[in-house]
Amino acid sequence: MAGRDHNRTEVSTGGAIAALAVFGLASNILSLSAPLFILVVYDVVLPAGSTETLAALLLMLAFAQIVQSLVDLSRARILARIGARLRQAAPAPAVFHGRTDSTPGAGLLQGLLSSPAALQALDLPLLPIVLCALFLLHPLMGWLAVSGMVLLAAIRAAEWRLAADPAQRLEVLSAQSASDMARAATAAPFLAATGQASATALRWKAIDSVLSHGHLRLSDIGAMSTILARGLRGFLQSAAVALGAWLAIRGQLSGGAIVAGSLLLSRSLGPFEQALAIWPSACRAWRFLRQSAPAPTTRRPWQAGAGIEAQGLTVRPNGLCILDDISFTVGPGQVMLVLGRSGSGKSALIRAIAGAMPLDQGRLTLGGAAISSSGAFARPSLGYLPERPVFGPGSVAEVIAGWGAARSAARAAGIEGAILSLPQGFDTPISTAEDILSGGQLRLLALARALSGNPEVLLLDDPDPGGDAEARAVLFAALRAARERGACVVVAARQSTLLPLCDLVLILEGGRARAFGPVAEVLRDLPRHHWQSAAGPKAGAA
Ligand SMILES: Nc1ncnc2c1ncn2[C@@H]1O[C@H](COP(=O)(O)OP(=O)(O)OP(=O)(O)O)[C@@H](O)[C@H]1O
Repeated sequence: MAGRDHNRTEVSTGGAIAALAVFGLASNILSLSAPLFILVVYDVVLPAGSTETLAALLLMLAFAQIVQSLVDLSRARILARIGARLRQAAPAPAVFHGRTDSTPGAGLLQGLLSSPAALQALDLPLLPIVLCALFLLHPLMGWLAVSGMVLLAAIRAAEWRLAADPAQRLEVLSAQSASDMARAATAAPFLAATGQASATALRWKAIDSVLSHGHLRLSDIGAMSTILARGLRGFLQSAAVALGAWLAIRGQLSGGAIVAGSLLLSRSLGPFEQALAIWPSACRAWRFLRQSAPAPTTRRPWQAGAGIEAQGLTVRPNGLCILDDISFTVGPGQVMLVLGRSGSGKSALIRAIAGAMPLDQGRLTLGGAAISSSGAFARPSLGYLPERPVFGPGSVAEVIAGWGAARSAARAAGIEGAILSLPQGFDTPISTAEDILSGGQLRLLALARALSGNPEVLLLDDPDPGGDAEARAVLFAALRAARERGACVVVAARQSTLLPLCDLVLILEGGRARAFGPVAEVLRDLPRHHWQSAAGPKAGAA
């Protein structure tokens, strides 16, 4: 079905491009009516002194201009619709490690194709014909147009060179300012209370002042190039008339050809100049079109009997080794507890399995499917409770429902009642829910998201930080249920409270595996003081 829609979009876009080409040809032929009119008035009407011919010619010109306006309007509408269609066909934004792509590119593409400059630049393919006409009038006319184009291109090239660095710095700063504003908006109620409000305002003001200087510099560069180009165009137009007059004095050109030459020159420079103006945006849009690939949406089939297999997992963000050569296997229906002190690498390991942290070395397979080292996201269904709950945009129901229904997951995590008491229940925007729900309730919300759709892999990072008896009972029930339905579960914790529910234990120390195996074996082989110290002072409380 999606494939048929895609084909229909391609066919209709193809038809629209063909219509654009036909209308473009018609518009350019019709645009020759004005120079032709002047040529005939000077060379035929004036010598013959015929007012009837003049009136008939004027009527024909008016008709041609009306038709051309209608044709141009159709071209603008078709072009804008191609832009909208391309934007709709673009994949949803792919978000990887703080970078958001695709929507800005899709918006840029639509904005570009809807601009009057793009419409004028569309005539660029007909430039050789206009140039030929100028060379036919007189070779010097042709060369004047060519040298004008070279000078216009040189002005724009100088602008791009001068603006490249400031524009890049401005882009980085704008993104930083936007992210600061978003962070400040989230933390707004606490900024004054923690004494950060004035520091935040000062920081914003400092960035904004640099932004303002950057914009000023860019606008100076842009204005200089635009005014230079406009001046050059005006001069070239007059130069064409002067050249025509000089040629007419020497008897090499007629009076009408002088004006026709000047008009043809402006027709050749117009599309060229507009094409130069939109060139940087067109390059960015082209890069976007080449890069955008549909995000994987399908759930990978789980190979029966397979679990999680990790061999030599190594993670070195910025060259610093935080996970070193970790290997383990978790079968279906098994729960592995990752135990270690603060900073030993538990969260890093959970993130690496979840695909939220790229592997630098090692092999990881989930349900028989290898996860690529780039942290690629095509994989079996996976429930992940991060150490700090982070939610994407949407309503409570939308952020919970990952692979399955929101309501049953909320019930399994024991948070259904709290959600129903929110102003709009499951339809409450998550930003409102975050202001209302307690820290513990938000963790349960994140647990509900992890449990949604009964995932084949369940990764829980520090699911029991507070030791609240009710929350712990919910967690124990969820773990038992996951185990019974054959899920592979990995739980990271600083304490051994969950040990009685676990089949395997992996003890981490400074990013390395201190011990791994069935719980009973590890506890027997490892001297008690070792796993106690690895798990922190409360280890052994179970
Ligand atoms: N992206 C990163 N870049 C550099 N270092 C990192 C990165 N992520 C984690 N680390 C470092 O790796 C080490 C392990 O971090 P991790 O969050 O996995 O610890 P943890 O065992 O989960 O600790 P805790 O129990 O306190 O949550 C820490 O020293 C941390 O600073």
